[in-house]
Amino acid sequence: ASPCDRPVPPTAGLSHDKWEIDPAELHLLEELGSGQFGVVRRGKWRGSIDVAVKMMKEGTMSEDDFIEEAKVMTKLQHQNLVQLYGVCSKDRPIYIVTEYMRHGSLLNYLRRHETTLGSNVGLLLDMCIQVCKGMAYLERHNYIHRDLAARNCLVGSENVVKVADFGLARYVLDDQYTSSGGTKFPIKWAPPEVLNYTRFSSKSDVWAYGVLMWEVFTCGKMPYGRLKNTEVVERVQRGIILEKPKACFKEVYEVMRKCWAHCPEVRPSFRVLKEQLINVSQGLL
Ligand SMILES: CNC(=O)Nc1cc(-c2cccc(-n3cnc4cc(C(C)(C)C)ccc4c3=O)c2C)cn(C)c1=O
Repeated sequence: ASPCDRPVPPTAGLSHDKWEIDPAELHLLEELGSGQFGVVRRGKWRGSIDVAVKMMKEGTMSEDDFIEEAKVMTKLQHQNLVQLYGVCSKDRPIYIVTEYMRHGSLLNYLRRHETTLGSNVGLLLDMCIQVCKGMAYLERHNYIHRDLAARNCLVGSENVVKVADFGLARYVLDDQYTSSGGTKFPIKWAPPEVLNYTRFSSKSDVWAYGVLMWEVFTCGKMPYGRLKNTEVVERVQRGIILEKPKACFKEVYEVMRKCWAHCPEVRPSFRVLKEQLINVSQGLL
């Protein structure tokens, strides 16, 4: 039979394993810090592309499940998401290779530039809108972050802000992080349905986004100050929410408050949030 009427094998195109990166094409440079999975270093890929390389510490991640998911994650591409370029999974430790962001975490950036940023409400709102665009893209793809916070966003040149490590929480093996009673569980970014039933959704990401907005407009303060996790859980379940930051217009605070509706269905989607924030931004500036 002629090739045109022979069906294309379903594996066509996958044979290149394009999410698999050849470690020989990576040149590792300085250490950037360490996260949930161990050390992260800056690197060069194919001689010229700036990358960040997470070197998976043994026992920190359910690796096979992650490698399967990496194929999906490499397809999530948006200007406000830190791009996953691929993985080196032929040897251990596994490497996770992503786009490099030169100014590091949004949380540290806010704290380091408090004096200049504190008075620039337009820039603070723009940062929030960029995160919202990245999250609206994930929402459209039914992808839940599970640990959205300023510490998990990164800053690049010209105040570009991108959401990082989306979905990775599912592969953490440390139950101090994964169980809501654990010391590392992000209680202060969690809505009632996550605190009570660990029921994650794009609407629980919206709650966390409201807390991220509060972090941005306070230039990186710790939500609920030094309150213990148990005290925060008690307040959140009683419907007590974070106060309006000084630097924050009441129109912006109104948007934050909607993210903290007790009932997930009442919270706006990221698609709606994006429209509302853009309207506020055009109205205020
Ligand atoms: C100066 N520039 C830079 O430092 N740039 C960069 C720093 C990091 C970096 C460095 C050290 C640790 C971490 N880190 C932090 N928190 C994490 C949290 C998780 C979850 C699962 C708990 C959400 C997973 C991985 C990490 C993680 O790798 C990151 C993102 C990553 N990227 C892409 C950069 O461009």
